[in-house]
Amino acid sequence: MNKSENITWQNTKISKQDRQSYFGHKSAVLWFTGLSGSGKSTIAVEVEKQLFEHHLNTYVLDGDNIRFGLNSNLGFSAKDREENIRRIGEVSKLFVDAGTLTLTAFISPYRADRDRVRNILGDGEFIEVFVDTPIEVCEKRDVKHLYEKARRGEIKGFTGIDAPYERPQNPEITIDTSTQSLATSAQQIIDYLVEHKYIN
Ligand SMILES: Nc1ncnc2c1ncn2[C@@H]1O[C@H](COP(=O)(O)OS(=O)(=O)O)[C@@H](OP(=O)(O)O)[C@H]1O
Ligand SMILES: Nc1ncnc2c1ncn2[C@@H]1O[C@H](COP(=O)(O)OP(=O)(O)O)[C@@H](O)[C@H]1O
Repeated sequence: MNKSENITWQNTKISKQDRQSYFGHKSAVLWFTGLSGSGKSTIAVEVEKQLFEHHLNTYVLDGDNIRFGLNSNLGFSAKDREENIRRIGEVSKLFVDAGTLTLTAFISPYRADRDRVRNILGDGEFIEVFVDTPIEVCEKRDVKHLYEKARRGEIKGFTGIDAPYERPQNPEITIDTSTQSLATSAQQIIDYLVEHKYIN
């Protein structure tokens, strides 16, 4: 529900195209989605590092980190996850407007929530990266011991255990970290960006 009234859009003198020309590359969101422990953050952070080393304007928005601040008032109900993704979608849009190659690492388990973000961005500005690592592998890694807690019933509504994960139907990029190395995954994303002329 939109509660804002009596507001007028303020135009600025610098356009997104001006900023992209200044930085020398296009801006877009690489939207990583997948189970906890699938490798979203690890790959996003690696790609950001490589882009930064090539002097590109880039930034990672990470689920855990954002929940410490901007979204600290949200939990993990379907409604709160929807609001989490809505806000990050809007933040991503601002980053894209600012000319940044933005990487987001959120489970974002609901297809409708992800598609809503796709729809508020322009053509080619939303690149869905499905980190399709089997749950057995994610659970075996259990970096944060959250699967263990979920199995013991200490966390309710844990994605993949007792909360749903809706697989993307047409992701731009699919990665399975149980069969490919971090270096290969990062290269796959860089190759995509070059091939589709986001970067040179
Ligand atoms: N119930 C439940 N389900 C899933 N994940 C949980 C839950 N409770 C806490 N965590 C931790 O929160 C991280 C996921 O936050 P996200 O903002 O990415 O989730 S969502 O997109 O809103 O679904 C997730 O981080 P990642 O492991 O990096 O995905 C977990 O560390
Ligand atoms: N090929 C791989 N690619 C990415 N991560 C891997 C790979 N193999 C093992 N891992 C490990 O899996 C874990 C993934 O955790 P993380 O990136 O935090 O996942 P997510 O952000 O999806 O929750 C990390 O501890 C990482 O070191």
